[in-house]
Amino acid sequence: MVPADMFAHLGSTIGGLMFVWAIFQQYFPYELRRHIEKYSQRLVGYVYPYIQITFNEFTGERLMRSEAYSAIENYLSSKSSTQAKRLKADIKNNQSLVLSMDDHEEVSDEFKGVKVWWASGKNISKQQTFSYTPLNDEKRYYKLNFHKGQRELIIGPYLTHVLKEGKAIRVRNRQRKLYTNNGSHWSHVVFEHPATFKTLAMEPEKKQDIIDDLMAFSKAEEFYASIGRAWKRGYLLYGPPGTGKSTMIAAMANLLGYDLYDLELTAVKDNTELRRLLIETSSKSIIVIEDIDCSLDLTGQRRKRKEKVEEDEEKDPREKLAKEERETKPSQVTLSGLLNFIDGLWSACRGERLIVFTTNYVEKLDAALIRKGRMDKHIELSYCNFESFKVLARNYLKLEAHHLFPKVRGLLEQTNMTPADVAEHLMPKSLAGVAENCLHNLIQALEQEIENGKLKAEEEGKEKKSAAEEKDQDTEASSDRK
Ligand SMILES: Nc1ncnc2c1ncn2[C@@H]1O[C@H](COP(=O)(O)OP(=O)(O)OP(=O)(O)O)[C@@H](O)[C@H]1O
Ligand SMILES: [Mg+2]
Repeated sequence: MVPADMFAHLGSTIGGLMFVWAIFQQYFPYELRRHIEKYSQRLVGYVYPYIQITFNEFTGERLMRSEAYSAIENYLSSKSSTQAKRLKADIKNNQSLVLSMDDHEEVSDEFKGVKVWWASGKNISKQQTFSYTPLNDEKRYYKLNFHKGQRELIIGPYLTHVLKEGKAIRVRNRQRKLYTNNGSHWSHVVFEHPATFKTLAMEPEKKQDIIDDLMAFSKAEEFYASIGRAWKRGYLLYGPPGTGKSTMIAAMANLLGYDLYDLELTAVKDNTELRRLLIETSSKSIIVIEDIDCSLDLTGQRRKRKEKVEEDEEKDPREKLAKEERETKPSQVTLSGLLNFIDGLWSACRGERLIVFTTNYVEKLDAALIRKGRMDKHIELSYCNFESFKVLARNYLKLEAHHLFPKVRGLLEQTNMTPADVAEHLMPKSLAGVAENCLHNLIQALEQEIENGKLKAEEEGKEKKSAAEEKDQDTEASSDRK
């Protein structure tokens, strides 16, 4: 049969079946139809070895969107894009194109060697009410088919796997937020920092160790529950300004798909307010307290300022009003308040959370704050070495190797330059001869740094020498006087 004839034949068969179905629907009373459907389904059930489970999009009396349906939709999205012939496309969170299978499509899946089939479909409500949103009458569903011999495996482990994976995909695709506290309230913007561990300049082994630690943490819900510990982990990032502490926090959030809470302690009135803020944070989040050494000095500074105001007040009574105003303003968050919270209430909040502290001066921090259990992992971010430079050269100049690299290596070993400064010099300033020029700029800057270092050392040496000479003269003079 030639194709045209074949289609004509197929068309007439489908047309015939539809005609029979229409007659059936029109002339058989509803009750009779229902009975015929019911018994035919039973009959099929005896001989048909497959089980079917339906997941409706809307459930309950108030027709809420079913969580299982959305999880399945996410789970099937990657399979749909490779298997289904008709797909639906949507842009979610203003960023990525999400594909899902169109109605009445089918895709297969495999779990522990067992094959299952998912089909999508929709029921159209019979009530023909007038509405501006006709799609509301459509009720979508997914149907899962599998062999009845695999009932236990599919209903148990497979469906658990589908729901868990589907939820994880949703978390990965969701639009993440950056929260900042304005006094006792969080406000947020969309978090879209481009930093990743790939672009972070750091020794590769150290970087891998941190990535492994984070991934292990994010998957360790059962482990934490089994040892009776809250699913929390504390990180302390320390190092000079411009070494990538904030960049690393953004990379952490991007790696795990967590929200970020940037907690400004100096804007928090007291421990009660701190507690409230921390309780309000959501699961799957990183709580960041930057420059913890400065934030916690606050109480001390405040006291000093108050004492000063009291002195001034004796001189000028008009200061009284200003003093009262100031007293009510500053933060009274204490180290012990923060510690209590990390150990206590916050640990009782469900879900995984990371808390990250940063400081430029690790030696200034109270030992109680940084002990293991509170700050589980201490990470030093330091001056740029050759390994870090190579990452920056790859990021900024798309260079893997260059004849100037050995020179840069030698210079980096002689001086301390932060990755932020190195990156600044690698920033292309024009399009011509980009890489070579940038490397020359960097080499020049490094040589200048080394020169400055030498001059400084010489000056310090001279100062020390003259101080020592003065001291000698003083001792000679005093011994003369004796
Ligand atoms: N290790 C690094 N890898 C990649 N880029 C870096 C690194 N360190 C610094 N940079 C670049 O320098 C800029 C400043 O870095 P960042 O803000 O992370 O430093 P910081 O350690 O948080 O400094 P501070 O202590 O002043 O807060 C970043 O925007 C980034 O582009
Ligand atoms: Mg920073």
